Amino acid sequence: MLQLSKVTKLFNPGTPDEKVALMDIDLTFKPGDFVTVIGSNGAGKSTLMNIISGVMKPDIGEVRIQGNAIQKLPEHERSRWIARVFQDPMAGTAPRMTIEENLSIAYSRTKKRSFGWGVTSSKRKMFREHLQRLGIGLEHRLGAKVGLLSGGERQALSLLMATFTKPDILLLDEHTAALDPARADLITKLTDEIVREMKLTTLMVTHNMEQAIRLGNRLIMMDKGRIILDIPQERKKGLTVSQLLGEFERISGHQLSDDRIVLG
Ligand SMILES: Nc1ncnc2c1ncn2[C@@H]1O[C@H](COP(=O)(O)OP(=O)(O)OP(=O)(O)O)[C@@H](O)[C@H]1O
Repeated sequence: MLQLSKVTKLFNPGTPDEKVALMDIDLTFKPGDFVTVIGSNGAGKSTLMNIISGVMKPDIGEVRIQGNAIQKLPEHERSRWIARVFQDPMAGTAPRMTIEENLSIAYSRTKKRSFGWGVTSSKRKMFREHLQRLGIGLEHRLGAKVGLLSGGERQALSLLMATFTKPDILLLDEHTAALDPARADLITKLTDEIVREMKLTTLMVTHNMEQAIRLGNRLIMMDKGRIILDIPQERKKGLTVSQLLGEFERISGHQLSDDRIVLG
């Protein structure tokens, strides 16, 4: 279980530049929750992901995963619990290394003791099986340098590297936003399949409203560092994009301003 208690984060506190990134956030996620997160520009979505992943500390409050305070764990421990896929396809992989070397590193990161990331034949067989399910032929290119892959292929590999060791928490940070529509659709479909099949507790930040409604079992809407809407599966089912935008305006008192918003 992932739990945020009273999480508050300010940037430049006490100065004219003070920014409230998160204010008093209480959230509990059940195992297997697939939560989509939307919000206006500067609403605090990235800060929320940074704090859950432990790379940023809250000023007040704490994040617990399976009862462990995430801020107190060293990075190698955190990487066993939490996996993240970023918007930039270049961010999650090592371009000069091959597909199998990248997968091997991702695999060894989650092991208690490091046995090195050498590629053995049994690992290679396992990697091939995992790659096969992506359905884009990467299983035939284990020795290819990752820097030569297209953005979509790289993002599919990043998604696989983040998930194949079954993290407790998966953070998807606008992970389809930098891709062309066809590739974005492919990664979205793979994400949905993998998350549901592996029952991964997942938070996915997206600017695509239709996707935010269609995917997952819970939708969170943020504005000015606060959660202003938390919509469960039952209410999400029949929701339309215009109803969601209307709800946002009613509660926040202003229109959703997001320069990257995709309505559907
Ligand atoms: N390192 C920083 N220094 C100062 N202010 C920051 C910093 N990072 C974020 N902020 C501010 O904190 C607030 C929340 O930012 P955050 O990046 O979390 O929002 P976001 O919802 O991810 O926005 P967007 O959708 O525009 O990327 C914003 O007002 C932002 O300007």
